[in-house]
Amino acid sequence: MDALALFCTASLLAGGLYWFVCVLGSAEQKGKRAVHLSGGSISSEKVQDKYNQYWSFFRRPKEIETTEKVPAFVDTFYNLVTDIYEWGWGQSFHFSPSIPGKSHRDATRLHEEMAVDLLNVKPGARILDAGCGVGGPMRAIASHSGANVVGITINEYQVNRARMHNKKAGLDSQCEVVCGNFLQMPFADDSFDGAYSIEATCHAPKLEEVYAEIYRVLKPGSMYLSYEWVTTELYHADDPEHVEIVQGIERGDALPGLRSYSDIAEIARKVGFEMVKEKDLAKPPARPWWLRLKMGRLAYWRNHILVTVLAWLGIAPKGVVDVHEMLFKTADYLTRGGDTGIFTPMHMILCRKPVKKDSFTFRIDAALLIVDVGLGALNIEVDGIVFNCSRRKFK
Ligand SMILES: C=C(CC[C@@H](C)[C@H]1CC[C@H]2C3=CC[C@H]4[C@H](C)[C@@H](O)CC[C@]4(C)[C@H]3CC[C@]12C)C(C)C
Ligand SMILES: C[S@@+](CC[C@H](N)C(=O)[O-])C[C@H]1O[C@@H](n2cnc3c(N)ncnc32)[C@H](O)[C@@H]1O
Repeated sequence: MDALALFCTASLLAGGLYWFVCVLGSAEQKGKRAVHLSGGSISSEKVQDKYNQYWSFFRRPKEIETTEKVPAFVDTFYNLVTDIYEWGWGQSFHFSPSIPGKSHRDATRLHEEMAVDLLNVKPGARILDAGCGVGGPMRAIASHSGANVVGITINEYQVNRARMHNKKAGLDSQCEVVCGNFLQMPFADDSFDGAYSIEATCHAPKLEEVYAEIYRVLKPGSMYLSYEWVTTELYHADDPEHVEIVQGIERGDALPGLRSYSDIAEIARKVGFEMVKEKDLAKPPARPWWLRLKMGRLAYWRNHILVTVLAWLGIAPKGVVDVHEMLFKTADYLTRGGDTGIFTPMHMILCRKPVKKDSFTFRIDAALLIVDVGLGALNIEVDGIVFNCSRRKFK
């Protein structure tokens, strides 16, 4: 009898443990397991120090506004979170509207495919992924469109992960990954047939700098699409709850400061883009993008226990518990941002680099002459006054 009771208790415990670890909103994503959680390129013993250093940035917010320091701060952040993201979310580090009857994976993929469909590129085209993470979107986009994708990320650990996933997926001939700063890209002018950035340019201290750089590398006539993190028209800077939510999002996501939705198109135009379309993809009838985060809460509790046990056993680096706790709180701020409607991670802009008109300049008698032969017209500008000289003799 005693043996039977012992057996039943043990079976119940084993069943409960199996349910807790494996069934309850399974976090184990293809390619990453809890026992492999690391601090990215940071050695195990330095994870805790780097986490403390990450937080110290927020004690001197002025430094986050300094362009030169932000990439290093973002790089540290991604060393700390990349494994946890892959383990608990997947290979695409972004949100997407939930779609009834479709899995998160399918909804994510559709959101990515829509981006490249809008870019209108042909198979074999060369397109840029600015801020590519471990390449989830890049692989979906390459296989959907037949385009060759070049991704850039500031984080070397992500470069290695992305290359490994590309190879595993048999897409390494179509997908290239470069380690670098999207504010100063190692690419030639006019060298891409299209570009996109998915929830990445929010890390740039000055949006105009990254947009100008993307503009530079695009061929004239080609398109750029971005999904931007912004505050919406419902955000009020004088509402303490709104301020708390936005600050929580910024701190848990390495953002130098969230922008307003109204700044985005203006900045794109300022660097020279023509605006083709602008839309907040989170607006109804789209279903909430934050539903997935909200539904995952119980699994995140389970993850927290797992991470704590693994760190205690010395399998995961000690600092991982703090990083996980930070993400746990961030999930709550993001959910509140969604519930209140003051924040969206998918304010979409689609824009085009205009086709250049050929022009040349020469000087006569110290007056500056610009001869513009675009669209077949012959316009001559002398000291700011434009003469239309088409079909006229001009001396
Ligand atoms: C675009 C960015 C990242 C967006 C999202 C991919 C991530 C934002 C918050 C992350 C997460 C929060 C909670 C974690 C949870 C506690 C853990 O157990 C499993 C992973 C999380 C779900 C994690 C996954 C990725 C996010 C949803 C930013 C940085 C610009
Ligand atoms: C939230 S992740 C999104 C990744 C990818 N777009 C996706 O959806 O899976 C943001 C990405 O932007 C990259 N990033 C941020 N600042 C960068 C910079 N200055 N230069 C290059 N990449 C940067 C990060 O390294 C990270 O890969």
